[in-house]
Amino acid sequence: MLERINNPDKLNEDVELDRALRPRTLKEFIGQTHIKELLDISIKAAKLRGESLDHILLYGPPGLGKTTLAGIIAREMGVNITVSSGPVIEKPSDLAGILTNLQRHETLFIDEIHRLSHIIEEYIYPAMEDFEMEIILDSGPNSRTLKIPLEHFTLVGATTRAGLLTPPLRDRFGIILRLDYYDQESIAQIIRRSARLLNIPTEDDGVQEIARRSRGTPRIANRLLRRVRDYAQIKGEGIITLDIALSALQMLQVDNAGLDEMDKRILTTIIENYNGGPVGIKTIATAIGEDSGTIEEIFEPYLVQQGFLERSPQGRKVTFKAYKHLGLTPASAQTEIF
Ligand SMILES: Nc1ncnc2c1ncn2[C@@H]1O[C@H](COP(=O)(O)OP(=O)(O)OP(=O)(O)O)[C@@H](O)[C@H]1O
Repeated sequence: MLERINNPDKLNEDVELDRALRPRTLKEFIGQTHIKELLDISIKAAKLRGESLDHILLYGPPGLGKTTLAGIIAREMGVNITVSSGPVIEKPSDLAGILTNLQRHETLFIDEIHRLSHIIEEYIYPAMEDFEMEIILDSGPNSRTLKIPLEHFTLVGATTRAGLLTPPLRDRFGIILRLDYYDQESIAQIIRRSARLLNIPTEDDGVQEIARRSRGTPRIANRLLRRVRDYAQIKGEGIITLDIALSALQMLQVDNAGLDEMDKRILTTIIENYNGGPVGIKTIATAIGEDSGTIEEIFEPYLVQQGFLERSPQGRKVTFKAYKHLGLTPASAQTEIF
């Protein structure tokens, strides 16, 4: 199956690109001003006191820079980073192996932290709170608990689904930061920076056109930039002009609001089958043959943020803006007219 061009999840083609284009310092990190300011102060204060930084939870839709920020935090603190992820840490011994190898003040990055099992969570609480790991030796009446002291470390957890984190785990993070979609100007800046690093000549209105259709997501912006560059080299002079960007993006089926065929299918299904909603997410998922979790995590946040979809306890409802964007008229408006 063809991979969606504006899927914010990491695709195979992104691995090298992500690494090459990743900003390394807070200063280089574009946008998210509030988060940068907060991190800057917390990092400086921790360094001044000679302490480890508080544990940090980063949450928000995929592709907005959580992994990048974790790397920046470690670099700004002047420490190493160990990278792992929720589903990879299966057994307490996996966790013990990671924790006992951490050096003083080191950053431990756990991606998809909402996927840690409950057993592992129980082991992580004392590690986060008291910097020790409790291991149970033997079972039955002879069982004893052995406390292994750990170096003071900083856990940076990342998740796209903060709501799935258990309250005790969430409460153990001193700093909780929500990454939001970037505004168009920040995305344009990210595209200009990437174009400079990749030696791609661009004109500003070409950059703006890519930015407009990048769903406020740096990973998508970088991917579109690369595809539009291919197009510019084959169909043009190698320069990303407005015309080249427009034709390339049309070919890639990304419309002028950044919506692709799947987004439109979600909206038109609600309109055509359910009279615009409200309709439950599971019903929509069944109707279009997509996983409901994927719709909730990948498609819906952007459609809601852009005002094409509304969420209510009754379900999802398409907005007037969505009808207008799709060139359709709501049934209620038709009744009024006739
Ligand atoms: N603020 C930013 N400025 C410049 N580039 C950025 C910024 N944020 C992210 N990027 C770029 O976007 C790409 C995706 O970022 P990253 O891998 O950190 O996202 P993520 O939120 O961790 O995504 P996921 O959770 O899906 O792994 C990286 O290549 C990075 O270069």
